[in-house]
Amino acid sequence: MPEQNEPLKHGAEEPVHDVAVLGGGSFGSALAKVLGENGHRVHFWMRDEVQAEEIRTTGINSRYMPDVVIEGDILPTTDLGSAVNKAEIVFVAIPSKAFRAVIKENSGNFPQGQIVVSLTKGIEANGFKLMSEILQEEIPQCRIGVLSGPNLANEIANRELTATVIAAKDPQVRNKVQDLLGCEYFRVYANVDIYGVELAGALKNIYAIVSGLASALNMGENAKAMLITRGLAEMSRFAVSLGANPMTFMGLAGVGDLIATCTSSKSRNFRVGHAVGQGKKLDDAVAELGQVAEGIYTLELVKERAEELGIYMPLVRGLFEILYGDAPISAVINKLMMSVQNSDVEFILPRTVAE
Ligand SMILES: NC(=O)C1=CN([C@@H]2O[C@H](COP(=O)(O)OP(=O)(O)OC[C@H]3O[C@@H](n4cnc5c(N)ncnc54)[C@H](OP(=O)(O)O)[C@@H]3O)[C@@H](O)[C@H]2O)C=CC1
Ligand SMILES: O=C(CO)COP(=O)(O)O
Repeated sequence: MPEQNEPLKHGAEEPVHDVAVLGGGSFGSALAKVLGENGHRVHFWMRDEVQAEEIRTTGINSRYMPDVVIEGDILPTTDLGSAVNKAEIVFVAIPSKAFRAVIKENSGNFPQGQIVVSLTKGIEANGFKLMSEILQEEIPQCRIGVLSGPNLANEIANRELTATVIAAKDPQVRNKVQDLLGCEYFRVYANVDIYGVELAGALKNIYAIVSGLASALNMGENAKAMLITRGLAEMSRFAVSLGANPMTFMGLAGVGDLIATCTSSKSRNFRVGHAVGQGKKLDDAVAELGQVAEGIYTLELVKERAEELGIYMPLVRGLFEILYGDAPISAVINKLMMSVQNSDVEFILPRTVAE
């Protein structure tokens, strides 16, 4: 593995690109680090001047990534307009609840044709909008992409081998992102199914919470495999009914991210589920986490949407009853286990029995 201070990718012959990363949390920091190490000039926007000054002077983001030095030509700033204005490409890692507000307030600063890539794995409550749709609405002058995959921020920041997916209709957008981000420890695969890649990233957070619960209850490996696989069946059923391509769920953004987050306590969503499984109240579990766990909001929105559309999502319903309805976990598990037995892969054998 490469040593910390060793330059990774960039040779003198490769051009330096000005890029912007919006959001000074775990994932923004991890991506800024990759881009910095790849030799690019990174305009790294965050809203907190104290945090910006700390990164400027020490290279450390002590709140979100205390053990990592963000090296390279990193320019932390609280001036979003100037960060965006100087950049060829912008990566947005703002939690879904604040995503639209930040983009909308600064929409005039994004130049015509600029590439803007969402890293955010969530859904907007009002109208069930995905982040790419928000970008399309607020900055239609830009070319849009979505990055998603099994991408635990800390592992990337520690240069552990990782792959991700860039989804965009425009091949130039896909190529550019592959070129800027790819390096010895980070591979970028491509897809055109923006909606599928984006929905996969948001939906898997729900099943990471379920898996955290299962882990706290010391369930066996069979049970964990059942939950992950039925989670995959459920999320692809939902996404396909909204227009996504089912094959996307076979890829890194689907099954790949599901494996990473459903099997690891490095996932914040998994940790929230684990804490609830140990008897903590949801609010306490979230407060203790101190970082975003998008799945708890996505759960409410997906449950509502699935009911509106008549989509069968028993894991979503069960988790909702536990987190928001105070239902006993054992009763929910029993109901799930005793429900009608049905098709394994419904794209081969359609589900025939009404639940
Ligand atoms: N961490 C990970 O492993 C991965 C995360 N993601 C996704 O990336 C997105 C961001 O997550 P992540 O970085 O981990 O989250 P964190 O909880 O680590 O950090 C959240 C960041 O968002 C900032 N923020 C919150 N509200 C606002 C606002 N109103 N205006 C400006 N900035 C705001 C916070 O700033 P402040 O500190 O000032 O509150 C902080 O910098 C999420 O959707 C997540 O699902 C995707 C892949 C991997
Ligand atoms: O999306 C992630 C990894 O791919 C991060 O998951 P958490 O938000 O649960 O930490």
